[in-house]
Amino acid sequence: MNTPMDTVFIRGLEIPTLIGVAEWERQVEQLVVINLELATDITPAAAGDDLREALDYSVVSKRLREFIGASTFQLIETLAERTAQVILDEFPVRRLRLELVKPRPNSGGHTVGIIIERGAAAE
Ligand SMILES: Nc1nc2c(c(=O)[nH]1)N=C([C@H](O)[C@@H](O)CO)CN2
Repeated sequence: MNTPMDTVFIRGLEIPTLIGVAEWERQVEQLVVINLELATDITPAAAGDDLREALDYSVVSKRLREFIGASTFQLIETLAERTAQVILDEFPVRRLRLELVKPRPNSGGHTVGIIIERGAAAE
């Protein structure tokens, strides 16, 4: 039987970071919001009811805060791509879908963002 492809997700993770092209954006941090779906096999964790066997969303969130919080990219494309690579390199994740939202509170309320999918193709 194929290994199951399950999903651990993180939604609405707000992280302050330096992001943007405009001069003012190089001076002040803005919040970005991360929504992340991580394809993994949850059956070992479920079988033993054991966090050590799980893809720990707290550890992933902490790593996201660390990486994104310290980043200074201009484009949300670059930030999304590099963030996806960190997750795939450091965690047992086969595939991910990353949504990165830049709320832009002074723009009349509309948000902008990017969605990428990276990793092994779905079976
Ligand atoms: N596709 C993108 N378009 C734009 C980006 C971006 O990162 N990706 N960034 C900007 C500016 O930073 C804008 O938010 C403020 O001038 C514009 N378009």
